[in-house]
Amino acid sequence: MTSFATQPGGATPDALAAVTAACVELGGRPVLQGVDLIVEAACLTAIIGPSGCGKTTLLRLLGGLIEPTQGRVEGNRERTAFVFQDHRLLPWRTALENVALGALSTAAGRPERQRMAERLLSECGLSAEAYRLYPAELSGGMRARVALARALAAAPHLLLLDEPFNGLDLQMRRSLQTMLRALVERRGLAAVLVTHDLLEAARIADQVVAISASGCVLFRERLSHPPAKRDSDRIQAAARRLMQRLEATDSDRN
Ligand SMILES: Nc1ncnc2c1ncn2[C@@H]1O[C@H](COP(=O)(O)OP(=O)(O)OP(=O)(O)O)[C@@H](O)[C@H]1O
Repeated sequence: MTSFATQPGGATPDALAAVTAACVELGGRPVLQGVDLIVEAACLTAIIGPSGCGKTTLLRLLGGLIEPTQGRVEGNRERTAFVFQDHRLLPWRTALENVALGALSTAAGRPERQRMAERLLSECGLSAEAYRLYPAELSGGMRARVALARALAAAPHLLLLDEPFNGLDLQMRRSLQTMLRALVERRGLAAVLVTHDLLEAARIADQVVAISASGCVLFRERLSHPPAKRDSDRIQAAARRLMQRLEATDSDRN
């Protein structure tokens, strides 16, 4: 792992990527302003903040899709995979084929990619009968599982997720949240999850970073207790605290 000694707070032995004092302008308008963020292996970071504040922009910056106008982004971003809100599966390919395509960047041959895709779909909780269905034949929850499996097929170190569980019912969201958390721990992934759902952040994140409407870091909070030890009272208390901190900072600005 890389150490980024120049980060605020000093060196972080498990840092996988670091954003330092990053500014991004899009269409001639400032979107992110002086953002610092460290992401670590086996750690899930939730990014919260109002619509349009730059959460997706921050993911794209971390994933190397855009470069900062000022500041730096460090770390090995070659082994990065994205999961998008709309999942972006190829509609003319089956679930299995979509996942096998995700492994194209690896050295695996075709039969091995196929076996890998089956293993990953199983790990992501898709039942074997659904492997040969097309995206239009899958439920939203099943599509989210396929999208996660496809992202894992690239054997990423850094997993960037942009509201991947939006629009799913509560039970399905919980099931997918639990699965994502288990993947982070089992595979030692550094995961960054953009979410509007404070309960989701309070349930599965290790750290929460809040972005303000003007694209600055409002606050960052390390959540106490490992997610497995967070019962519903702790989760609700943490979500309430996050909401209060967001509201307090909002009213400071008014
Ligand atoms: N390619 C672009 N060109 C110009 N402006 C852009 C571009 N992409 C995004 N923006 C603007 O940058 C701002 C931040 O967008 P971004 O998608 O990062 O916000 P977000 O916090 O993820 O929003 P949401 O929560 O609604 O998904 C928005 O005002 C958006 O309109």
